[in-house]
Amino acid sequence: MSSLDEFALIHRLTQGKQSPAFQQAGGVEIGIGDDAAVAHLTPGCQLVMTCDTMTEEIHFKQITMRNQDIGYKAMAAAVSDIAAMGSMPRYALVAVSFPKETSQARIEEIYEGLYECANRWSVVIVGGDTTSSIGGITVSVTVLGEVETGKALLRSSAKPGDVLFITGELGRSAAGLDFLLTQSIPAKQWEERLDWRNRQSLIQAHCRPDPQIEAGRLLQQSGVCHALNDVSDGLASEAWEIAEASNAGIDLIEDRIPINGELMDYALQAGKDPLDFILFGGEDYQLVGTMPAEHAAAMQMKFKEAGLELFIIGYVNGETKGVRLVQSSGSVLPIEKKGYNHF
Ligand SMILES: Nc1ncnc2c1ncn2[C@@H]1O[C@H](COP(=O)(O)OP(=O)(O)OP(=O)(O)O)[C@@H](O)[C@H]1O
Ligand SMILES: Cc1ncc(C[n+]2csc(CCOP(=O)(O)O)c2C)c(N)n1
Ligand SMILES: [Mg+2]
Ligand SMILES: [Mg+2]
Ligand SMILES: [Mg+2]
Repeated sequence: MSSLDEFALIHRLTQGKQSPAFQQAGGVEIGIGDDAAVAHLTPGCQLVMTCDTMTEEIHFKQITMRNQDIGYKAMAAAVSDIAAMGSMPRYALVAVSFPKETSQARIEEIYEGLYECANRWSVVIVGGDTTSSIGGITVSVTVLGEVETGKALLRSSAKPGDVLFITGELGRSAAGLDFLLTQSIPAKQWEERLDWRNRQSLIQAHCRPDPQIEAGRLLQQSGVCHALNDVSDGLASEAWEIAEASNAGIDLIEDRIPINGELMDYALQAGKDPLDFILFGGEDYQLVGTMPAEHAAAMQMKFKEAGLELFIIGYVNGETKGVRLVQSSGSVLPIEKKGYNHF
C-alpha cells in the first residue's frame, strides 16, 4: 500500500461509486461518512439480515480468482442468503482487512467487483470497516434486506408430500474450482489460454455466481413455497439442513438431478463423478426448496415465463430422517451430511 492513509483510501474506494440519486432512490438518508448509516424500510416489511466472509487461501487464491471476482462473489454470496429468505436485498456493509503491503490497485479492483454486483441488484453500500491484517485478505459483507411481514421463507417449513426443487444446475462452481486448482495458472494468464475456452463457463460459475433474487421473490410471492435455502456448501448439506430444521426426510431422485453438459464433460476428462461435485461441492448459490406437489407444474410454468429454471429433483417424506438418494436401479442410499466444513 502506498502512503495513502486509511481515510483517504476509504474515500478513494467508495466516493462517487453510487450516485446520490441512486442512493436516495434506494432509501438511504445518511450513507458512507458518518458514524453509522441511516436508511428507510418499506412500511409493512420486516428487516432481513445476513453476513458472509471470504478469506484468502480458504475462499480464493491467486490462481482461482481475479481481484474483481473476489469482490463480486463476496457480495453475491451474502445477497444469496437474502434470496434464500424470499426477500429483497437493500443495503450492504463491507468490512475489508488486508496486509500493509497489499497494492492499492488490488483493493480498488476488489471494490470494483463489490460495486458491480451491488449495482446489479440495486443494493446500496452504506458503510463498512477497513483494517490491516497480518495474514491475507478478508472481505466480509453484511446485507440488509426486507420482506413482507411474516412472509420470509424458512428452512424449517418443509412438509411431507412436498417436492424438492432447485433453481438451476449444481456442481459447476466446484468443477470450475477443481479445474483451476489442478491447472495452477495465475488468474492474470487465463485469458491467454485458448485451450481453456471450453472450461470458461465452469470458471464463470465459480467466480461470478448469480444470486437468485428473482427466483426467491417469485417463490415468496406465489404464497405456496414452503422451505427455502441457498446452496453454499453443496446439495447434500443444504438438503440436510432443510430435513433437520423441518424434522422430515428428503429423498433425492438421481435421475431427476440435472447434470450440466460442461460439468459432465469435465468430470469425464478428470475421471471424477459429476454427482460428487453436485452433492458435496458447493458455492453454486442456487436455491433449493420445497413446495406441495400439486403446485409444482404451475410454478415451473411461471419460472419458464420469467426466463428462469426450476427442476423438481426429489420429495419430502414424513417416515424417514435425513437425506437419501434414490438410484435408477431402485437402490436407496443414505447421503452423508458432508459438504464444505471450515473446521
Ligand atoms: N460468528 C457468528 N456469530 C453469530 N451468528 C453466526 C455466526 N456465524 C454464523 N452465524 C449464524 O449461524 C447461522 C448459520 O450460518 P451459516 O454461515 O452456516 O449459514 P449460510 O450463510 O447460509 O451458509 P454459508 O456460510 O455456507 O453461506 C446463521 O443464522 C448465521 O447468521
Ligand atoms: C482456494 C479455494 N479452496 C477451496 C474452496 C472451496 N470452498 C471454500 S469455502 C466453501 C463453502 C462456502 O463458504 P462458506 O461456508 O464460508 O460460506 C467452499 C466450497 C474455494 N472456494 N477456494
Ligand atoms: Mg454464512
Ligand atoms: Mg445460506
Ligand atoms: Mg451464506
